[in-house]
Order: sequence, then C-alpha cells, then structure tokens
Amino acid sequence: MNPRSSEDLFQLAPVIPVVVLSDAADAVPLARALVAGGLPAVEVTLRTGAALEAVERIAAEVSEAAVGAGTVTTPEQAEQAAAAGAAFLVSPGCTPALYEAMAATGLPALPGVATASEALALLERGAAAMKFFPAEAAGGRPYLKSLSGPLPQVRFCPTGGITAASAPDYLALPNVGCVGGTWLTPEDAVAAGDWEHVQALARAAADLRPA
Ligand SMILES: O=C(O)C(=O)C[C@H](O)[C@H](O)COP(=O)(O)O
Repeated sequence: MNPRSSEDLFQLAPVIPVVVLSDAADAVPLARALVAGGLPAVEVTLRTGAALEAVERIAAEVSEAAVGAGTVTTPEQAEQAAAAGAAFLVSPGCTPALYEAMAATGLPALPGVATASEALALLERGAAAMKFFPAEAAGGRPYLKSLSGPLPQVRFCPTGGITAASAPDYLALPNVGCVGGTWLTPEDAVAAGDWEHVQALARAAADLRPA
C-alpha cells in the first residue's frame, strides 16, 4: 500500500492523520484502527522518542497502512525514517539540505512551506507537492486560494489547525490534494486505548468530501 509519488499519496484518502505517540506499543492497534476506518496513510511525527520504533512496527505489521514520518526537521531524521521503513516523509518547513536528504531517500515527500517564495524555492528543485503549514495560522483557505492563481502547478496538504468541520472547505480548493490533522487521534483516546473511537473518527474523515 506504499505510494510511489506524492500524487499517489493524495489519492489514498482525503485526510492524513497526524499521530503523536509516546508509547510504541500503541502504534500497531492505532494504525489498524485508522486503516479500518478508511485512512491508510498515517503520519507518525518524530516528536517523541517512540516515533521511529512506531514507524518500524507499523511498517512491519500493518501492511494495509502507508506509514510516513512527520516533523522531519534534519537530514539525519530523513535517513533514520527511511531506514525505519517510512513510506513517505513530511516536514513542517524546508531547507536545501533537508530537501536533498528527503529526495535522496527516494520516498514521496511533502516538504513544508508557508509562503509563495518558499513554494517557488521548492519548485525550482523539482517538488510540486508540499505541506502548507501551519495552515490556519498562516492564512488558511483564503491564503491557499490566493496561491492557486500564480502557482497552479503546486498541490498542497494543508495541516495545522484543521478540523473535521473545516476540512471540506480546504478539500474544495483545486490546489489541495488532501489535508492533515491530529483530530483523528485525541490524546485521551490514545491513552485509554479507545481504538473504536479512533476508528469512528477515521471513518467520518474518510467520508469527507469537498464542500
Ligand atoms: O510538527 C510537524 O511537522 C507537524 O506535522 C505539525 C502538525 O502538522 C500539526 O501539529 C498538526 O496539528 P493539528 O493542528 O493539531 O492538526
């Protein structure tokens, strides 16, 4: 179920769940719940000590999932995530060194941008799919809509402050491939191992359509 390109990744589902895991033991049941709900692309953020092991476990045990690594902020993390079995990489922002390291893995990537200049810098390097972060704080839907005029060739995965209620408005934009967010995996549900709740949230998100 691994995407070969960022466009493939956009095709998997309208929403990429962004997951913060403090215990790698939660990784497999969490990923299974998301997949069962209809969201096969799962982004595990490298913000915790458990993250790389979580990526490894999901990659090894949940073949229906495409597990990606998020919060990739250094070239070393891009290499570590690829070695752990990540199927795609996501970063909150980008630098030339980080871009090169992500590209060197050969994995689909969504490097992060928040401005037209940052998007142009990545276009020059050959990227046409990007994360728009932090989506709501950086200008939200009106900002992305404005970018679609001069930069129609870029497709974005807006992430940051997006909810089940606001996602359809983003998905209606021509330059949005999918959206990302943490709302599918509430901290209390993960702590309680309430995978049914996670599955229900995933199912609702998988059914989201453009407004
Ligand atoms: O650290 C990163 O690289 C990230 O991926 C940041 C996340 O995209 C946001 O933290 C999403 O969080 P919500 O706003 O709760 O949906």
